[in-house]
This record gives sequence, structure tokens and C-alpha cells, in this order.
Amino acid sequence: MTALNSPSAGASAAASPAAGHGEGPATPATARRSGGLEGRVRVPGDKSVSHRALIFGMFAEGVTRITGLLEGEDVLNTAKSCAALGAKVTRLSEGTWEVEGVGARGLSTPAAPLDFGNSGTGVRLMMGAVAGQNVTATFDGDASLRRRPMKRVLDPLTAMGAQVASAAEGGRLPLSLKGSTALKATTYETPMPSAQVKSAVLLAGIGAAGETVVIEREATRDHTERMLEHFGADIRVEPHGAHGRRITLKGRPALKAAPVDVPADPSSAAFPLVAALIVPGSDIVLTDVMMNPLRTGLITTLLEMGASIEVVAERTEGGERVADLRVRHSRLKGVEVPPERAPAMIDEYPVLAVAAAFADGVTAMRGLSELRVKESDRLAAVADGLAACGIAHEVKGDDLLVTGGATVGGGGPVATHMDHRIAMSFLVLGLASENGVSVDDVAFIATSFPTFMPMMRALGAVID
Ligand SMILES: O=C(O)C1=C[C@@H](OP(=O)(O)O)[C@@H](O)[C@H](O)C1
Ligand SMILES: C=C(OP(=O)(O)O)C(=O)O
Repeated sequence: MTALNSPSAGASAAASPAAGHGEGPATPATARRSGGLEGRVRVPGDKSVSHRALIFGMFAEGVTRITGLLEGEDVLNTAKSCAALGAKVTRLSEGTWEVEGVGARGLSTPAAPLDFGNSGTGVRLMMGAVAGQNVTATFDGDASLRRRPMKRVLDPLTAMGAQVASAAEGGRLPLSLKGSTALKATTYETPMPSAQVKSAVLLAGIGAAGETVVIEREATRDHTERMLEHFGADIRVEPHGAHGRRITLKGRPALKAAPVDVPADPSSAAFPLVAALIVPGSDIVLTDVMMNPLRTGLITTLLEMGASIEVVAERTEGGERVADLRVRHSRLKGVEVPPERAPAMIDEYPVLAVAAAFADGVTAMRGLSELRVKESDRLAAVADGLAACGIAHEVKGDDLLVTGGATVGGGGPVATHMDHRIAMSFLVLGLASENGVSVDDVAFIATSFPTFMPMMRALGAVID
């Protein structure tokens, strides 16, 4: 058992600092043409739900027990920040954690800057959490996170009454935010489809008197709304326009500890899933995959492409739809992926581009502007990686068009730019290519899917 607050916490694996990636030597790897993948695996817990379970545990009165928590670096950094803000965070065993909360108004000023490593979700949600508290905190991250836009969160938070004490150019990290207990509840329409921005405003709304309303023109993942309800807040979600939602949170709720069972992450499942589709002879089962409709855009798209994905046992667990997925090698065909589907598959475009490389004809992915502000500029990184592997493609404005076929040469080294999803996507591509694919650095895979390499090898993937 390890308490993150204890003086010895720094010595435990679960609490080891994530800082340092991108500064030390890179770890290259090569994925080679593999025989059919076989087996039954459960990918680690959902990253979005894991961050939120810790944060709501911090805000709740009582002890929240979390099972299936993703022990990836992004989430471990959030756990450490919750501890630094006053919660008692304890790892009981693999994936099982307890958070003794401080109550919805009880955060305290941390002694040192909060380091979120590579994680946009961690840093943006925690800025929202701090905004309505009597707390001043400094937020920082690695070189990738320092490049990412934070103004999208700072704009609504400062309009509510939080103050930016200092920030790097353009409102980037490192920055210090001074929260306020007199935060004004607001009505905010998010200018871009972003669950992180929506969640930051709602988390700030916990500390504000009155109703905080967030309007989104396109619905994004709703884990924050579900968890607010699960922890006892008064929250209302209504449709808004054709694809959007209006979310109303009554401020200063008394949040009560509640158990959270984290389902398997559909964004991680995407990698073995696409690998099984493109490697001839494959037949695998992915268990307990979260099937929240705001996360299943990739499955919808792959089914349209002709993928053999059988939803074996769909059920509700811990308030989320989950299912086992049987996936078999399939001949795929190119399709149009409409822009309105982007929020439901935003992190899956790199690996969809890999599936598209093996599909007959053109797959057109439309409306990908948000991909430019992820851990890397994913539109550019995917295009460069496809070029390095000899795959015909075109970037037209914010659209990516990939022309696929039955065989792919492969190659590399693909530049991964501190981006876990670029690294995993191109390793998957290598498994079905003639000559394999090498990537320049696999270190960042540990941010979201620390068991990726052993799990893929257990299915029969050749990666060295
Ligand atoms: O809220 C979340 O947990 C996430 C929201 C998405 O980011 P945006 O809010 O920037 O779209 C997604 O890309 C990220 O991996 C996780
Ligand atoms: C975009 C991602 O994460 P984050 O924004 O939390 O860094 C991701 O995991 O693909």
C-alpha cells in the first residue's frame, strides 16, 4: 500500500515522477510483419474516467474507492496533484486506489508546482478544479504540454473570476492560477468541441454560487457530467440544436464519495482492434470495452468500412455501457468520415489512418482541426508517418485523405513527436506491412497504455 502523501511515496513505482521524457535518450522500436493475432485481452482502464475519478474523489466527502484505474503516467500525475492539493491518495493494489476527499470547498495551496507531464486532460481539468478554491497553484508539464493552448480554459475561468498570476507567452505553461471563493457562475458556450474545456468550466462551477451552464454545439464525451451526478451533484443535461447539449450545474454541491469501476479504454482498445483487422489470420477478443456512444466513432467508421467487429456481450457496468468485442481480419473499403463524428473518435484518427492504408480506395477524414493541438500536430505527424511508409495521402485544409490497398511497404523511422498515439499507430501499421515499420521513440506510450508492448506481443505481434 502506498500513500502518495507519505514521505516515502517518491520511492514507489506508482508514484514515480513522469518528468524527464523527451529529455533523456529516445527509445526506438520496430514492428515487423506478424502472423495472425490471437487471444483475449483487457486493455487498461479508461484514461478520461481515471482522471475524473481521482478529481471527484478529491472533491468528495469520505473515501472513494476506484478499481481498474489506469496506472499510466498521465493519470499518476493527476493522482500526485490531488495529493498535493490536500486529498489522501492511496494505492492499495494494481488498479485499486482510495481517495480520501477534502470536500467541494476544501482544496489547499500546494507546496510546489504541479507537474502534469504530457497530459492535457490532467492540467486543464485541474485548472478548473482550482479556479473556485482559495488556492494559488503553478501548473507545468513537459515540452509537448508547454506548447499546447491553455487560453481555451483560461478565458472562461478568468471570466468567472480566477486570476492568471503569471504565464508563459500566449497563456501557455508554466502558469500560476489564483482561484477565488467568490467565483461567478456563468453561461459559457465552448468555441470548439472540447470535453476538457467543458469539464474545466463545470469543475470551476463546483466552487461558484448559482448555476453554471455549459453549451456545446457538438456533444463531446460526457464523463464529467456522469460523474457529477454519481457523486451527488444537481446536474441537468438537455439537447441543444442538432448535435449539441446544454449542461446546467447547481453550484456548491455537497459531493459524497462514491465507488468508481473504470471500464477498459476504447481509445487504447483501438490499437489491438485495428491490428487484428489488418493482420491476415487474426481473431481476437477485447473484453470490457467502454461503449459510451460519445466514444465509439471509430467502431462506427470501421463497421462502415466492412470490419468484422462482433459486439459479444453488451451490458451496463458502473453506469457505462461495456462490451466484449470479437475482431477478425477483414478486407476494408474506403469511406467518408463526416466532420460531426470527430468528437466521438478524436484520439482515434491516427490509427484510423492506419486502417485506411489497408482499405481499398480513398478514406476521407473531414474536419480535423483539433488534431493540430494534441500532444503533437497529429495531422502533420500522421501525414509525415504515412509518407515515410510509402502510403499515398493528401492533407487538404483540415481534411486527411488516405488512399489504401492490400499491401503496404512500410519503412520509417517515423517521428513520434512525444506523442503516444503516433507511436502506437505506426507500430500497428508495421505488423501488417511488407518490411516492418520503425518509430523513433516509444517512451510516451507509458502515458496512456503502459502495457501496450507486452499485450501486443502476447497476441502474437513481433515488436523489437
Ligand atoms: O476530456 C477528456 O478526457 C479528453 C478530451 C479530448 O480532448 P479535447 O477536450 O481537447 O478535445 C481528448 O482528445 C483527450 O484525450 C481526453
Ligand atoms: C489528446 C490526448 O490526451 P491529452 O489531451 O489528455 O494530453 C490523447 O490521449 O490522445
